[in-house]
Amino acid sequence: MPVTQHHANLIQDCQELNQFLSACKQTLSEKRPSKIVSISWEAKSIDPLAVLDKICPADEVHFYGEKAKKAEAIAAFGTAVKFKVAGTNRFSQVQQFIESCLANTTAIGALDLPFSGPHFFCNFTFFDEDNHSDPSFPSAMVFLPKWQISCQKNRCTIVNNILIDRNLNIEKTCATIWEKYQGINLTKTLKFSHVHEYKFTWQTKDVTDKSNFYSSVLSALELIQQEQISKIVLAHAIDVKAPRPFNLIRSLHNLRQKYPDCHVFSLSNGKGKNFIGASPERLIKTQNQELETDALAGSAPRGKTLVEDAYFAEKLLTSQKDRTEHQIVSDFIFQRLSNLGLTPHKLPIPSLLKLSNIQHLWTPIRGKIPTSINPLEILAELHPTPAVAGVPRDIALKQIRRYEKFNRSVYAAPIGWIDHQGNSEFIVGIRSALIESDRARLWAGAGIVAGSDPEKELAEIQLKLQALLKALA
Ligand SMILES: C=C(O[C@H]1C=CC=C(C(=O)O)[C@@H]1O)C(=O)O
Repeated sequence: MPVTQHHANLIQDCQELNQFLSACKQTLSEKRPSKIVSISWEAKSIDPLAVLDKICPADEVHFYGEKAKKAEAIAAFGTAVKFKVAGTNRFSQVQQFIESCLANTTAIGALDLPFSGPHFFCNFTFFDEDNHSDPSFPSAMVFLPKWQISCQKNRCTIVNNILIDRNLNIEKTCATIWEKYQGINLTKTLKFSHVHEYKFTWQTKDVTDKSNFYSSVLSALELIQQEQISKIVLAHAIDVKAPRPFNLIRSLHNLRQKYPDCHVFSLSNGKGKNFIGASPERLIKTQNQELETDALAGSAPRGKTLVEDAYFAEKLLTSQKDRTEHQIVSDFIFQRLSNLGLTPHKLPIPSLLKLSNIQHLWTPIRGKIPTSINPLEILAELHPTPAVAGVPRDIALKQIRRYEKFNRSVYAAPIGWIDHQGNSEFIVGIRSALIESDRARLWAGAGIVAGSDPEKELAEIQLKLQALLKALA
């Protein structure tokens, strides 16, 4: 970025904002007809979900991400700039867009706070081609929000990003920004605090018949036996109809309370469609050139008692089938990172990641990122991992298209952000639902390897689907 000014108390009223934006407008030229300005302020303790509820209009694009256990949440809405693209080089095109925006951005204010400065929010579909994606979510989309509100352990930050061009009415813009800024600062906490479970059952319907899932698993097992593939992840989807429109904020609140270890997320396309979920799978976190990623595959339910839970855990840790399923993911990630020039490290055996309703085999993988590598290059290399696709990847993807008669759309695809310093966090959009008014489509999948039993795989998927279904409100 050309200019950055760290100054916690910069821009304290509408007049100061006016002076600053007017000065920025004056620097525009024939060669540079527009520029982006990003202002960060420290804020008192605010719940970003309450801001999403009270301040974000329903017809604006938004991103919400929270990990309750880490006391971290971020809400972003409105678009200062955005970009959509499809095709095999979508990750690098998104990266180029972000770089060109940052070259034209001035960031000022409290830039030493967590989540301060401009952040670009990105989402992708599972497949890279347009014809396989849902028209409501493009193959790749990135936006710099007008507003971003975040909290990390009670340290809260408000960021406002403004696109300044010659036609901008500074007076009007400043009045709108200041009104919103004050509104955000005054946001009260949500009225509800407890998990709200609905007693009646929604009308649910399998998108494709369960027999379709069974026959796909049997066919995949034949491919595995013929050594055409070693693993494939097959998903199942259900459609849900509620007697009234779903309540997005309540559903997100339920998810954060029930699954504090998961990454709760919501993405709105601004046209009435919301993609939400609670995913345990982090694809990448990059901070100061350090990479954290996780191999997550192999699942067992949680026990109702400590003894039962320990029994399931032991069974999972010693199951040959689950260990193979997991090893394939961990080897793939390790190999892909090595190809990129990283020197990743991991422990030789997986540990357990225990969530409220399910436990997984888990291998954290860490590594130093060379300065020449951008997080989007790592994403391009990793997505889709065998935790959601299979090995060999090309054959698995072809078979997934053949077996699954529904569109994966944004299910199992990366969703997250990248900031002005190249730090980033992307999760994998699994255990997720696409909600539109009173209808929702839910997806979940399971890894198939030699030794998989179709009934057990479907039971695992039902467990994952139920977890999400119970949180919808
Ligand atoms: C594909 C999903 O889960 C993946 C992540 C963790 C464990 C998995 C498994 O044990 O099958 C899956 O690979 C999903 O939940 O939709």
